[in-house]
Amino acid sequence: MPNYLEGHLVSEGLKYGVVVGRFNEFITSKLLSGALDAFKRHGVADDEVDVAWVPGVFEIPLIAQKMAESGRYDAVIALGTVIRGSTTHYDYVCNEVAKGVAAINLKTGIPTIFGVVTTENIEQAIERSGTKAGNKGWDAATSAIEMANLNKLFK
Ligand SMILES: Nc1c(NC[C@H](O)[C@H](O)[C@H](O)CO)[nH]c(=O)[nH]c1=O
Ligand SMILES: CC(=O)[C@@H](O)COP(=O)(O)O
Repeated sequence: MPNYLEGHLVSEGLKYGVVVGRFNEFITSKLLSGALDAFKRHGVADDEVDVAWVPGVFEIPLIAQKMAESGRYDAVIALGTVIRGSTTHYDYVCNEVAKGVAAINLKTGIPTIFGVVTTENIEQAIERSGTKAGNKGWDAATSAIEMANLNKLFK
């Protein structure tokens, strides 16, 4: 059997930064609640999580990078919601936040989780923020715990 390097889902002494976009707040607030619930249920103390609100997903990469570079966090989560409108704005916003968040991982070595919901309509966003398709904020938080633990194995 190979030696599996694993990031377990028990959080002990780990700290997390969360950046959440205010645009579509009726959805992003539910994503944040899901993430905070997941943290609590996996042993993360309230004072081990810092939350920063930004205007929208376009602003997430800057603050997420600041968090990752600060040395204060073992993982960072980006939460937001982009719902397609009637122009091409959706494509530009989605592309930039996705590229920006991905780049932080490789630039800083701090796991930075992409928890941005990108949907064609409001119903799809509602489904992914605590109804029939789960809560992407919860998923992002559990990914952050796993990656923070796995990342520690390489330090
Ligand atoms: N349309 C959405 C936006 N747009 C706003 C941008 O993210 C940014 O805040 C603005 O362009 C100022 O720089 N943001 C979202 O989070 N979701 C959207 O659907
Ligand atoms: C995804 C968006 O930015 C969206 O809110 C913009 O809507 P529109 O393309 O109708 O201006």
